[in-house]
Amino acid sequence: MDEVRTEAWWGRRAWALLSAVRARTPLVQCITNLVSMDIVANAMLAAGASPAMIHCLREVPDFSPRCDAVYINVGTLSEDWLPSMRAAASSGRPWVFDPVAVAASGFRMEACLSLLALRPAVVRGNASEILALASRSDDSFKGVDSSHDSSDALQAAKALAQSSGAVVAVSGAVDFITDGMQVVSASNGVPMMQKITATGCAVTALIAAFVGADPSDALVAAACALAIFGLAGEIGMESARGPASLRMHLIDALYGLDEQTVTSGVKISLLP
Ligand SMILES: Nc1ncnc2c1ncn2[C@@H]1O[C@H](COP(=O)(O)OP(=O)(O)OP(=O)(O)O)[C@@H](O)[C@H]1O
Ligand SMILES: Cc1ncsc1CCO
Ligand SMILES: [Mg+2]
Repeated sequence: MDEVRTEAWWGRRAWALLSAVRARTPLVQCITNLVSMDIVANAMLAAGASPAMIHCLREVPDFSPRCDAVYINVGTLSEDWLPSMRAAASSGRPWVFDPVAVAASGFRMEACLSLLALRPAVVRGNASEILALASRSDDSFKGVDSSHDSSDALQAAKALAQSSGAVVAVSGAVDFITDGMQVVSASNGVPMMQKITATGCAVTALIAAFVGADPSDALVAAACALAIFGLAGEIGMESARGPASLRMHLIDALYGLDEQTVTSGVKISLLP
């Protein structure tokens, strides 16, 4: 019998997945941009995962297969790193993709499309990134931050999920997560999170940690990771005075989340 995915069901799933990360300490290879490395590693540690920022091509054949998941982010893409990204994505481990600023250049678009063909479990981007990747068009680029609302990219996300086979997540005031058929919304978070660089990169890494701890359902893992990260932002905001202190308090809140806070705090629902 199909289970009914009530808000309470999502709350229990979110807590179960965070608990699985804490219990299993998934090892996640992170080939991520230079801006994001610190917040990505610290957010993952606070959540209970084990991040490793290893991107040398010569190390990929030994290291990637030992990981529970791989996280690839093209934010500060260079020609040198692309072969490592491709090799790590081909290692047979579940992997999660953040196509930062995909429309910045033709080179970046081609790189992202070639990575997409290597079957990520999840792609997470902001609305402008998902719109550009779905349309394969790099002519509307305005920067690494989104110039669209997440709802603007919902149809593009569904189309991208269907064409790529990945779960696609669009972040924003409301996060949408889709496998091309079902759409789930996660409505946690605070607007100030956009004023901290690489919070998007950090939440994509958290999705990789959740997939690494339990690869059985990438849609559920992505929705729960996004909601939990947003919830940590809400709690962090209670003590923050601006972006710099929110960054610190968000990481502390992620570390301190307990069962009652998660089960009653995550706002996830399956859209009709
Ligand atoms: N207006 C908002 N209200 C609440 N939460 C938000 C809002 N905008 C973004 N967020 C949250 O902030 C996090 C980062 O999402 P965002 O869409 O800003 O990513 P991004 O543009 O890829 O960021 P970056 O490139 O800096 O890593 C997500 O967890 C998202 O849910
Ligand atoms: C600011 C910036 N530039 C390239 S990557 C990055 C971090 C946010 O994605
Ligand atoms: Mg981003």
